[in-house]
Amino acid sequence: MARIGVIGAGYVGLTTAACFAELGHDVVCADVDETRVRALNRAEISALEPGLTALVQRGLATGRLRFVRGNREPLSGSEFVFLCVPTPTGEDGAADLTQVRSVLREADLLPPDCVLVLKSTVPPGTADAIADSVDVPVVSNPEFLREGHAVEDFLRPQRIVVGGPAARQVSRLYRGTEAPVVVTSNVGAELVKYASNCFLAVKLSYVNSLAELCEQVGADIAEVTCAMGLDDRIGTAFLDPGPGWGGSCLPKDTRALLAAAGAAQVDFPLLCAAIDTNEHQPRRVVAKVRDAVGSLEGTRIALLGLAFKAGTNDLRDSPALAVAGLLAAEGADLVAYDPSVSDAPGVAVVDSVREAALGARALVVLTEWPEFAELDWPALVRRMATPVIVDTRNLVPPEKAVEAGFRLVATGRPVPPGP
Ligand SMILES: NC(=O)C1=CN([C@@H]2O[C@H](COP(=O)(O)OP(=O)(O)OC[C@H]3O[C@@H](n4cnc5c(N)ncnc54)[C@H](O)[C@@H]3O)[C@@H](O)[C@H]2O)C=CC1
Ligand SMILES: O=C(O)[C@H]1O[C@H](OP(=O)(O)OP(=O)(O)OC[C@H]2O[C@@H](n3ccc(=O)[nH]c3=O)[C@H](O)[C@@H]2O)[C@H](O)[C@@H](O)[C@@H]1O
Repeated sequence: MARIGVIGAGYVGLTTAACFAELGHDVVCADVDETRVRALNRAEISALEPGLTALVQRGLATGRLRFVRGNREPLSGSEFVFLCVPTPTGEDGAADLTQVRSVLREADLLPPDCVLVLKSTVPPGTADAIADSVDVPVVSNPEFLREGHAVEDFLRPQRIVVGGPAARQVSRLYRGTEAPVVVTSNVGAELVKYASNCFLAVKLSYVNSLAELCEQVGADIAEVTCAMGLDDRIGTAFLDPGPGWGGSCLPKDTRALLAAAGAAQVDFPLLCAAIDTNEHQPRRVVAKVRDAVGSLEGTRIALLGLAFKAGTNDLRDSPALAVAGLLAAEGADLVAYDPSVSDAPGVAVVDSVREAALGARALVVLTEWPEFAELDWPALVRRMATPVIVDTRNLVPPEKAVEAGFRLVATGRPVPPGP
């Protein structure tokens, strides 16, 4: 078993630390945010991640997991130091490495015999460039976990990708996860991460454009994607249309790869198109709401879902907030309900769909929470000013909603005639 230091206790760092402790390693996790560290030492976790609290509780109880503020002293005994700090979008879309650099500036931070592992998503070439400036081996080991499935994805990943000179040593830390290990160069590992996220983004933009086409030609996107997905080469995953792809990574990673390609004098129009298509989606949703209710000025609209996807309380780059912003700009009076969110910028958040529906001229389904598929449709019709649903996720069962008296505007299905 190894002594592991983790820098950054966010989605990735906290999951990495708790899961490595679960695999039997001795882990110390450091963060600059004192409040967060105090909460973590009480096993209080703000992210909605199934299984994570239990792992943190077990790690703290066994003494295999500790949270500390600051990076220096506590990491001194670590054989492996995992860097899990944010790499947000910077100027011109490129990844902003300020927080990575700020950690590395503490030059005496790294124990002399450790291996430095980059888990943050960083542009191709970053690990090798860092290796030129530190005295320890540098390994790229990108993370592929999905929010809402972080523990499951870390402990049962579909692949572990490790690059660089100490790749084998790092891959041995994952013993117990039984995932295939792919050893690459550092630059290769860095590219696998961006290539994977960007491929998913391209697939989703493709589906969202296809949905728009279905609406115009009278086809049903579900029939089309269902049949497409039966082809193994295409697969069934990531074929659900929506209000655009969001979250803390797909939007920033598409921009970062585009910037990295540009810096390498490589044209990547496909990625540009995927991003443009995505930026168009919230406007498309707003146009549908406007068409369904007439003017938005002073009109009460109820948003169902604020998180960027179901299963998380994360609002970072949420398409729902983009839609809310555009509706608000046209004067709509917004109210929202999300089972995992109690507060959001520019929107009054209430505690139930019933409350949100009261006096609203439309319900707009933005996040695919399963409960939105099983509402009391007749009761909602009675509470609303006009019975309209704009369903960006195709969750609402059409027969039940229409039978209750709703006009349902779904996604990728022929738009029903106006009132
Ligand atoms: N969120 C996700 O699902 C995934 C994120 N990633 C990548 O992992 C990296 C981290 O992302 P998240 O965990 O989402 O970020 P986050 O924002 O949830 O957490 C980052 C943590 O790092 C801490 N931090 C910042 N500077 C620090 C420093 N100098 N020393 C110690 N702690 C510091 C912050 O206080 C915060 O707690 C990013 O590069 C991201 O692209 C990769 C795969 C999945
Ligand atoms: O680098 C990262 O941070 C992570 O980014 C994504 O994970 P995540 O951000 O949790 O979200 P996804 O589940 O990929 O969903 C992204 C967006 O696509 C949307 N989506 C997804 C699937 C689909 O069929 N339709 C659809 O609209 C979601 O609603 C969401 O807005 C990747 O799936 C992870 O593998 C990766 O590790």
